[in-house]
Amino acid sequence: MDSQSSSKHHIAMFPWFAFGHFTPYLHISNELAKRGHRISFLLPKKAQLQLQHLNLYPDSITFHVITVPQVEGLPHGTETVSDIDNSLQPLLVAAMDLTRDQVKGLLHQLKPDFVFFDFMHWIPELATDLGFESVYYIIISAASVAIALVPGRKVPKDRLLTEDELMEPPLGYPSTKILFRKHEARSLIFLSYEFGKGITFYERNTIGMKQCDAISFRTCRELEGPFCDYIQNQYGKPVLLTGPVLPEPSQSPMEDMWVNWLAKFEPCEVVFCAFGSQLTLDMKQFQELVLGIELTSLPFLVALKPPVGAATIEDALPEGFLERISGKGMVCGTMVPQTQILNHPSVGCFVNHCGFGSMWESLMSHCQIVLIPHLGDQILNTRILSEELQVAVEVDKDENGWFSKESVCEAIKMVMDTDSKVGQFLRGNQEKCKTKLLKPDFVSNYIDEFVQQLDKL
Ligand SMILES: O=c1ccn([C@@H]2O[C@H](COP(=O)(O)OP(=O)(O)O[C@H]3OC[C@@H](O)[C@H](O)[C@H]3O)[C@@H](O)[C@H]2O)c(=O)[nH]1
Repeated sequence: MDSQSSSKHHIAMFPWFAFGHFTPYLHISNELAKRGHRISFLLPKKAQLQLQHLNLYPDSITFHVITVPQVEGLPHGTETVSDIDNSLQPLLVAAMDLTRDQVKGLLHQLKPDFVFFDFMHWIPELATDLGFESVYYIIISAASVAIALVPGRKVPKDRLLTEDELMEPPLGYPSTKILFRKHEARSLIFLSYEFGKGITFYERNTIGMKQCDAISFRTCRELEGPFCDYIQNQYGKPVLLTGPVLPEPSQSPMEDMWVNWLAKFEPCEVVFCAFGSQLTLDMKQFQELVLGIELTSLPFLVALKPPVGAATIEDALPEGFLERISGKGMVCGTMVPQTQILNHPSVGCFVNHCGFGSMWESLMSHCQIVLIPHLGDQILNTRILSEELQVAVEVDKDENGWFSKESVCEAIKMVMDTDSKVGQFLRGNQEKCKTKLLKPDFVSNYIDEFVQQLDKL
């Protein structure tokens, strides 16, 4: 046991019912279980089956099923975000609010010392009755919270924010580089949208953060120190960092299909493109993306969900694409083993959306990084990598937020051409950054320190 803390805790985890949240909550659960703490993980039934393989400490991490009730408009049997269209998320959150008594009963029985939660802003109220400490555990970057979800950002309830208001960061925001551009500011408009009955997205999150005992981020001071300090001041409570909490490298070998295909190429030659678990591209942008990658003449592996309006990824490919790329390119409409692919010697470039998980995985890899963000937090993560750390290149977009195949090709070539000065510069910076992050014990020291801070709560 490598724990440095004195007491062992019982911690309940109650994340938003989406796989982008379950997975990082399970990663931190594994790290805590490894240090001798006991975890009760609240989740719906189907997700339990799908996540079982990620539970590395089944003796210490117990799953407890929460039944999601029916609410009008939510398709029968909905349990997670993966079961519905994104537009129905407010109904799922309303259904999750109705689990309050169920959750209260379970926590009363379990008697945890801590509950980690995110969107269920009523958890701190239960804490007072049941006697646990509540930790708002956030799975996106601190920069994204600092710009959008602090008391200093005024979000009126009776109207939508104007473009100018959305562009303006809250007073005292600690960066002049990590900002939205004009065409991107609208990605924060959802702050005023109703998210559950009679409550906006902004209210739900800020209430949770105001009322909890501590706020916690899956990030490190080296990358986001000023944003964490800013949030600590805004809320006047401890902000605890767990570090990146990356999953342990998979012990099982990559499937033959990938190994055999990648083996055909020279070192660092293949461009790998994936956009996380949630993003569905518009048809036109999907086609520009694959055509832009093809234009580079480099071998490539693209793993994306079928775009809007297409049943399969093959249906969405431009005319003659599959015939032209035969032997040199591979297109896949389902998830692939991303971390293993990134670590394969033939892969040299990672084109991605800069979701928070992919951001850490690209930073730790040997690949050149090309970014095409879409949602709010992905845009700020991209600016951290491209403007602050200068380890990645961002694909150019026009004033409407559209990218062209030429801009995709140009960005990839900028980092992949062997004599490119930009490519060498970014690679040098990435090496320095990686040396810090991959220092022995960097990640585990963060978690040990996090546990000590929990003790102090
Ligand atoms: O084909 C794939 C794609 C992705 N993955 C894995 O799935 C995870 C994706 O996580 P990301 O955080 O990058 O992206 P997601 O889009 O799924 O996340 C979501 O939550 C985090 C936010 O920052 C993102 O904005 C949001 O979209 C990564 O760990 C990645 O390794 C695969 O294993 N295979």
